[in-house]
Amino acid sequence: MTYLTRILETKSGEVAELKKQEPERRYREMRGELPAPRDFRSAIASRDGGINLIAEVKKASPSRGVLVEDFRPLDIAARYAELGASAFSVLTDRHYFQGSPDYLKAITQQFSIPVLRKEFIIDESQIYETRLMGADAALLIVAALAPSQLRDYLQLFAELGLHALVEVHDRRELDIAIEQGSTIVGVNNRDLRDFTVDLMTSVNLRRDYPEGVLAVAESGLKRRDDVLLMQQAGFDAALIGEGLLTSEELREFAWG
Ligand SMILES: O=C(O)c1ccccc1NCC(=O)[C@H](O)[C@H](O)COP(=O)(O)O
Repeated sequence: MTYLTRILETKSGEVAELKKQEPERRYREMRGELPAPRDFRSAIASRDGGINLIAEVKKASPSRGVLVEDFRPLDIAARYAELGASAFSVLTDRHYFQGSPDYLKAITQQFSIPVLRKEFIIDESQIYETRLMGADAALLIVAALAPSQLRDYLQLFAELGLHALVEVHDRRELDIAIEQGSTIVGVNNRDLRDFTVDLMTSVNLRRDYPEGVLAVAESGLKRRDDVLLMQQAGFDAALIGEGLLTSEELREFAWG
């Protein structure tokens, strides 16, 4: 069983609980009162060949364990805003990443920078929940969804005014993402079977992106040269968690 399969099994149980709270009905009752989502796509699109930062607020991960003992998400987000982050990514999964929807809500309320919900979405109810939470965008993982499900979810995202970062690991998944209508595609450099990281996964797949699809390099970027490699390969944005906590070089990078 891959780690992703394990995570998705846990999510099935969480979704059963979530459905009891009827997020779709709550969304329909509250939609007039919800603030308009901020434009995640425009925020991360490269201008003049620069590369934008999607800064991930991450307490722990399956591959690295606890990254920050004294975790203060608003302080971390403030530091990332100072660095010039174009968007935040906030983990809301409690079980594997020690994240929380409360962290996301607090960050959306405090900052004007668009926020991506980093979650393992396998059901429509989570998309309504994402909108109710105040996120501007969320992750969809091709390996976690049937192609028709991906298409339906992208349509629901658009109806709710949300953007989707669609994550792929190889050429087959990139083709599915494009065929189903994705307009922002991220390549995860981390192999979710054994957690090894290979930055060439992003570099090699970038050549196969069609015109007009935004490209995000995800995971394992730890050094200035890693980011420059992604910039030279033509990525619009780099999504970075651990590296921002550990690398001075990345904190001094001229983003955007
Ligand atoms: O980070 C992990 O260990 C992990 C394990 C299993 C599934 C997903 C995982 N990470 C989710 C992410 O997308 C990363 O947090 C994100 O790309 C940032 O990665 P990094 O810069 O290496 O912290």
